[in-house]
Parts: sequence; C-alpha cells; structure tokens
Amino acid sequence: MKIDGTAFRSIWIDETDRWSVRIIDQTKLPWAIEMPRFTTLDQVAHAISAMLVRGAPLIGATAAYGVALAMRADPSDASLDAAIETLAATRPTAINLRWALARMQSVLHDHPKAERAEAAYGEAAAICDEDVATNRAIGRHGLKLIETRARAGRRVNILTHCNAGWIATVDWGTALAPIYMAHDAGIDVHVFVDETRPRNQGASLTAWELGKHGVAHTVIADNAGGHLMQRGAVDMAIVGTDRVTSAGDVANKIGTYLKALAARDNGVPFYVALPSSTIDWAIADGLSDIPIEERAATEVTTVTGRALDGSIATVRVVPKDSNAANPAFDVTPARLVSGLITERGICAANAHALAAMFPEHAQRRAA
Ligand SMILES: CSC[C@H]1O[C@H](OP(=O)(O)O)[C@H](O)[C@@H]1O
Repeated sequence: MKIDGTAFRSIWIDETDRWSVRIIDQTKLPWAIEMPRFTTLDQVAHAISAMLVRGAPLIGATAAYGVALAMRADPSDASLDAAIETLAATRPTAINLRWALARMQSVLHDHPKAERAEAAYGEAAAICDEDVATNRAIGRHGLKLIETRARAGRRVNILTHCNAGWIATVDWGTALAPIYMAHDAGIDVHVFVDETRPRNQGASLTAWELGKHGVAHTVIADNAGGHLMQRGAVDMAIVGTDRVTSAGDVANKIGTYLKALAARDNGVPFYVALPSSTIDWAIADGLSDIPIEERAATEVTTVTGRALDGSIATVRVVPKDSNAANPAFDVTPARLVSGLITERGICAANAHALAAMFPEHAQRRAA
C-alpha cells in the first residue's frame, strides 16, 4: 500500500543492508512513522511480543526473518531450535506464527548448516511474497460481496473490528483488502471503525490506513456497533482473525464475538477474512482449544495518545487500586459467521466447506 504516494510493505529488507529487516513500528502510529531495523533474533522477538509488529500474517512473516537472522549469527541445530522456541513464545493465539516457524523448521532442519542463513532468508522472503498474493486474492473474492450490495448510487457501509489491514499483513490486509479494492473500483464504500480497546488498533491503525488510502470511515466506540446495526446503518461486517479451527470457530481481537452476536440479532452478514495459514487444522473446538493471550493490565488501565500540546502521553484511566483483566482475543462460534473469505474463495464456516475448499488438509487429517 502507499503512504503519501510511496509504496510500502509492512516488512522489507533495507536497500543498503540485506541483513537488516525493516518494519513500521505500529506502536508509534498514527502519531509518527518510525521504521526501525532489526539485525538480531532478540530484536525481532521483542518486536512481536511488544506489538511493534502485529497481525497474524505479519507476525508469521516477521518471525520467519527472525529465524533467518538467528541462522546468520549461528546456523547450528541448537541455534535453530532456540530461535524457534524463542519466537514461538512471543504470542500464543495467532496460528500463523506457528505455521511460519514450522515451515522454516522443515526447510532448514536437514539443510547444510553453511547454507542455512541464505535458505532461511529466501524462505522468509517467499512467505512475504506469498502473503501479498494471498491477500490480493482475498480482496478479489471479498470484493464480490461488496459489489452485490453496491446498488446504483447507494453507499455500502461496512463495520470492521481491530486492524486487519495492510499493516497487519505484508500487504493488502485481509478484512480491509476487499474494501481497498472496492474503493479503487469506484464503489462508494464507508467503514465504521471500532476503536478496539484496549490497544485501539481500530482508532489508531485502521483509521490511519483508511485515511491514507482515501477510504471514507467513521471511528466509533466499541459499544456503538450493535446500536448502529439495530438502526440499519451497517450493511455487513468484515473482520480478520488470528486462528480459525477446522470446524470454522474464529479467534479474533476481543470484542469480535459481541459484534457477531449483534450482527446475528440484526440480520447483518458477518464475514471473516483469512489466509489458509490462519486455519488450525489440528483443532475443531475454538472455545476449548484456542489459547487466548492475556496481556498486561496496563493496556486497560492506561491510554496513550497525543496530548493537546502535541506530545505523546500515556495517562491512567482507571483508579490505581482497581484490578484490570486484559484477554486479548475471544472466540466467535462458527454458527455466527456468515462466511469465510479465503484466497481460494468464500466458504461456509464449517468443517465440510473448509475440507472442500482445502482438500489437501482434510486428507492429511484423515490419514
Ligand atoms: C490480519 S490478522 C489481524 C488480526 O490480528 C489482530 O490481533 P493483534 O492486533 O493482537 O495482533 C486482530 O485480532 C486482527 O483481527
């Protein structure tokens, strides 16, 4: 995507040093655009756990480069195992992290040590390029859903939660990819952007992305979505996901389940956009089998933003003696999902439809 006319991916290799991995520091957006460079495994691991980079596909792609940097420093088996373990421990919910690490492990495990760094570097680059193509395909399939609602001269109002845009992936995004394509096709599309407390990925990241691309949008409090759906203001919802089970249960940012309930109660189609690398074929029951990340209470008790004097400030919004809980994700049962928008097309959120869309995985599970 472009930032003020310049094309960007959310992760890239520095043009002056092929062993410097560059990212956009998402903890600084929308107030500043900072693009730190990483040259070590530990820098990458911190960037994922502290959410300088975030979003399931981007977490996986970044971890892949973390393995490559580790192999450059020490291509031994012990180093490879330690890198995989360190990166796997950064965040528990997004399955793309494990998917990418398993892919790196399978490529490198039997690879000659002297060539491991280059092989890892190449595989990480391939993961990034594939993610861009995958998300572009998700956009094309999701665009059809928007086109069917874009009756002549009528604005299409879409609600999204958290950030599943291009900065949550290598490029294009998942939930936002169809929206970008609809906008670029001249469809009058407007997005209700859930602020998405506590880290405000919607207010700070989705609003920033959409604004940079010129997409009409309105930031709303997380609690306003149901009200808008009740009054017919929302034509459909499209969200991203961090893990979908083989039966179609969806883990996504906290608050997604509540939006899915409101959507079902008001007859609003509720779609989830995802690359197949987000499907966890090993589990079926999301509520019992998807680990939900519990993040620091300070993310709930404080808010960071730009003060009126222009400085960046973090303020408490909860009395210091009050406890706070911070589950970062919830699970939306498949029965509340209208459809899954994947790189191969749109399918129902159930085991049969997913097996038909991705038979190679169903056969592997059956074996
Ligand atoms: C395209 S995956 C986006 C997905 O990831 C976000 O979680 P986080 O910001 O904690 O990495 C959120 O669940 C988004 O829907």
